[in-house]
Amino acid sequence: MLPDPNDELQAYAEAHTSPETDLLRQLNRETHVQVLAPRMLSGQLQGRLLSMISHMVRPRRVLELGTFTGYSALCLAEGLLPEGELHTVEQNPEQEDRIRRYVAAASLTGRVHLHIGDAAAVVATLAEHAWDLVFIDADKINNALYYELVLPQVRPGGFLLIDNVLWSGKALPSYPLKAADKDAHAVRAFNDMVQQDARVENVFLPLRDGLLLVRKR
Ligand SMILES: C[S@@+](CC[C@H](N)C(=O)[O-])C[C@H]1O[C@@H](n2cnc3c(N)ncnc32)[C@H](O)[C@@H]1O
Repeated sequence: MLPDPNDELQAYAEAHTSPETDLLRQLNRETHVQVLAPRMLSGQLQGRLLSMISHMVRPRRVLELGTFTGYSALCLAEGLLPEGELHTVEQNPEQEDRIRRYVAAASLTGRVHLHIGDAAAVVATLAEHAWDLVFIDADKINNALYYELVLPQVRPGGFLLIDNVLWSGKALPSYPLKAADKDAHAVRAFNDMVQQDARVENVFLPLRDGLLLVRKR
C-alpha cells in the first residue's frame, strides 16, 4: 500500500523542524500516557512554530486561553523578553498540579501566571494588559467571544493565533456538515468573520489542524 501523502508530509515536516526540548518531550509523553484526549496538545511541529513566532515578536505580554497540560504555554514563553510575562487560562483544575510542575521545571515560575477558571471571566479581570501575542485554544464554539473580548486588549500591531481552524477538515465547504454540529458551524462562522474583519490582517495556515495568524492593524 502506498503511504498516505499527508502522513508522509507531516513526518517530513517534523523531521526538518527542530526537535522538542527534553522537558517538552517529557510533557508530551506524560500527557499521552496519563491524560484524556492527548491529541489536544500542540506537539513538536506546532510547538516549534509557536516558539518561532514568539521569538519573532519578542513579546512582553502573552495571553493563552486553553492551557491543557501546559505544552503550548512553555513554547510561547520561549521568546518572552527578559521582563516579559505570560498569562494562561485553563478551566480544568485537574491540570493545575501538572502545569505548575512543568512551569517550575522550565524555571518560569513568576513569569508564567496560571489562572484556573473560565476563559471569558478571567480575561475580564486582565483588562489592564496590552497583549503583544494571544493564543486562543480553548472551547472552539466560543472563538468569536474570546476574539471580541481580547482584540481591544491587543496592542496595535499585536498578534492573535487561533488553533484548530480546520476542525479536522469540517471547516471546508465540501464537508457534509450536520446541522447539529455546533462546534463545526461555529468554527466556520468564526473563520468567515475574521476574513471580513477590517480591524485585522490574517493568514490561514493549513498546518496540523489549522492555525489562523491575525495581526491587529
Ligand atoms: C485544545 S486544548 C489546549 C491545548 C494547549 N493549548 C496545547 O497546545 O497544548 C483546550 C483546553 O481548553 C480548556 N477549556 C475549554 N473550555 C474552556 C473555558 N471556557 N475556559 C478555559 N479553558 C477552557 C480545556 O479544558 C482544554 O484543556
